[in-house]
Amino acid sequence: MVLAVVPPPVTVRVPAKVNLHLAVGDVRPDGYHDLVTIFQALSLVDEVTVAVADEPGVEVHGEGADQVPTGASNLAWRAVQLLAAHVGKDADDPKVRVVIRKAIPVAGGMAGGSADAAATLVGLSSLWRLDISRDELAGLAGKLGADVPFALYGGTALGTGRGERIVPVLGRHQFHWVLAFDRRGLSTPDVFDELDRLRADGDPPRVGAVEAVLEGLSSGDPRQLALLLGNDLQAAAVSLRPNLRRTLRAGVDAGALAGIVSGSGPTTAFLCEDADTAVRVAAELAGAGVCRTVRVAHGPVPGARAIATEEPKPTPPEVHA
Ligand SMILES: C[C@](O)(CO)[C@H](O)COP(=O)(O)OP(=O)(O)OC[C@H]1O[C@@H](n2ccc(N)nc2=O)[C@H](O)[C@@H]1O
Ligand SMILES: Nc1ncnc2c1ncn2[C@@H]1O[C@H](COP(=O)(O)OP(=O)(O)OP(=O)(O)O)[C@@H](O)[C@H]1O
Repeated sequence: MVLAVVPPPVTVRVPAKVNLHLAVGDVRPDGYHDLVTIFQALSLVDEVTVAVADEPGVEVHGEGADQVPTGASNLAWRAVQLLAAHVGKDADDPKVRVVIRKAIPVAGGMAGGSADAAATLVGLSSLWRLDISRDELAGLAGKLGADVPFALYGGTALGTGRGERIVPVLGRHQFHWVLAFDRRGLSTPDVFDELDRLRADGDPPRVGAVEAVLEGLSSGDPRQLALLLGNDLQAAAVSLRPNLRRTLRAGVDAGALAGIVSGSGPTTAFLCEDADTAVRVAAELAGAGVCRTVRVAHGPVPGARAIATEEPKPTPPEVHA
């Protein structure tokens, strides 16, 4: 007689990101743009639970869940299939259920789908007891999307290439943010296309040198860092969503040190002097009627990591002759 033990579900918490600096190069033959970016992982997290199941699939709950596909195009499901194929499991029938609880806005420029994919890779590595390093997972993550590797590492990091080549930036300082979610999402490729169009027609602003931002970070002084935040995609996001100009102004009027569009937008992120100021800015921004929802967050926080496991539940014994 053999007792078949079903491994317990694994829940992984994974952060959103903001780009403190995002320099976008020219479009490449593969349609991507070379980037130099500094990511920071924020305390706005999705939770992803992976479990062995006879009925495989994806379930999505929470913030914007109705806009997230639950079929094969869900980035978390693509992560299941990619990892299954990589370790020699049946990618078409991986016998896994993925439950996503979203807090990161969908199509918000905060890498929510990428975060879920990274969390799925980490969760499955544990569920399937794989002997796989974070660097090997990062190689797989980069195939799923430019933002996926960073969500594995978290913290603050320099990203180059398509954004998928990650080098950690060390630092002890916490920064305090207010995030304003817009009423609808923006498509990332549309925002990159809009930047190409603006550049073909004129000369939209470009961010300065990344070294200055690294120095601002290491100073730990939010007032210094605030002067250095920059995002080449901001002009494109504002061009597609002109109301963001008003949101950016409202955050600074409410007492933030600076505001930027997060990644490809339309979420705007406001750096504040300290935690108390962030709460005050959030309250005032929420009352200004310039966005759908406001959140307070701090960063950096760690990347995707398992938070809970239950005791294994033995299934009814299988009897072998
Ligand atoms: C805007 C950022 O969030 C900044 O961190 C990322 O560059 C976007 O990362 P992502 O959503 O993971 O991007 P992917 O899913 O890999 O790519 C979606 C689309 O965005 C555009 N894209 C993305 C990354 C990049 N370096 N250049 C691009 O032009 C391409 O049109 C691509 O087809
Ligand atoms: N798990 C997922 N969570 C959210 N969106 C997903 C997911 N899987 C697929 N998608 C699709 O991807 C699109 C982009 O979603 P996502 O939330 O990742 O955007 P984003 O935060 O702007 O991405 P990024 O900042 O990486 O450019 C959504 O419109 C949705 O259709």
